[in-house]
Amino acid sequence: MLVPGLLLSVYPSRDGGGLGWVGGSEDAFSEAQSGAERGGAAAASTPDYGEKKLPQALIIGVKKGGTRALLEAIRVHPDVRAVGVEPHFFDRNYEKGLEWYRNVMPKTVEGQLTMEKTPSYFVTNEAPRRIHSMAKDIKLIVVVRNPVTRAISDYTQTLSKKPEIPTFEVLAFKNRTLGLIDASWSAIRIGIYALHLENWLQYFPLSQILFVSGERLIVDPAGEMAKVQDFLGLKRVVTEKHFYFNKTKGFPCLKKPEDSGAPRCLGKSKGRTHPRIDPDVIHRLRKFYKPFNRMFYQMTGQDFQWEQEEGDK
Ligand SMILES: Nc1ncnc2c1ncn2[C@@H]1O[C@H](COP(=O)(O)OS(=O)(=O)O)[C@@H](OP(=O)(O)O)[C@H]1O
Repeated sequence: MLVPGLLLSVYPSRDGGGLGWVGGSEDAFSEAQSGAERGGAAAASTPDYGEKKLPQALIIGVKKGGTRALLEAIRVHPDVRAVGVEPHFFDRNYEKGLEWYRNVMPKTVEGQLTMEKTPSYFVTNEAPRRIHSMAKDIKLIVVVRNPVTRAISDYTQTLSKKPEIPTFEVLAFKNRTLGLIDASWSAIRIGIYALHLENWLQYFPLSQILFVSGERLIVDPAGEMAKVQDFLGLKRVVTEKHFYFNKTKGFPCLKKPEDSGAPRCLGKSKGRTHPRIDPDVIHRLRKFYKPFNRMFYQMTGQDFQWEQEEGDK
């Protein structure tokens, strides 16, 4: 098997942990507590009985991969209870201790799984070791997406908050004339999935990690959810009847046939219009990612077919 040895030292990050000024995802704990996007109302509907437990499954990444869509869909399952906001325990809040973490979790009853999602875990060096020391048998889910589109999505998020930042084309290169991509820019570095996965495989066998296609999660949400439920050892309760394609939103949205409640689409920060990026830059980025994508396909035994995509949106 082709393993990207020493990739971490070859591609150091400009900002230490893959986040830096580009910012984390938008569902962070502190933001959500102060009233930003809460990502669903499941917390409010969590019954006030049962026990708070440490999670048995985590959505660990990737940022802008479709992690919120996946979490909201799996939360429809009656045997899953998940915290709506991102606890960021294994990166930013680790010193607060496991009791703090447990307390963040919703109460569960016998037979229910506790889950959370924090997409930055996938690119946090310490996360695999820390998670392993909490629970060796934990199940890990990674939603991956074409790294070129992911980078543009990441940039679009930053641009929406800081309109004054340089263009994507400027940030993507160390030296554009020489065609040198800036792999230390977190928007680009996060997409070198093989690099980050190598770190996880030091602690967890591949069988404990499920890779969900971010692209398929949009075109066939029920199909991807079937894989997720099988992986988690759950009955296939979340199916076609829980999704409908909302033409205005341009994405699948959730409906709960068992409820009379209104269908639910994700908020405005999910599914933003991306700025137009110079096709030459996209071409160079595709070339840059190609060997890493290949490594990733070999490591996971899955071909995500990112090279065959015509467009990047
Ligand atoms: N059902 C549905 N509704 C809306 N958006 C959807 C959906 N499924 C996947 N996606 C894609 O999810 C992208 C955001 O990914 P994340 O939720 O992982 O972002 S974050 O890291 O938590 O900020 C988001 O990226 P952008 O389109 O670039 O905004 C979407 O493409």
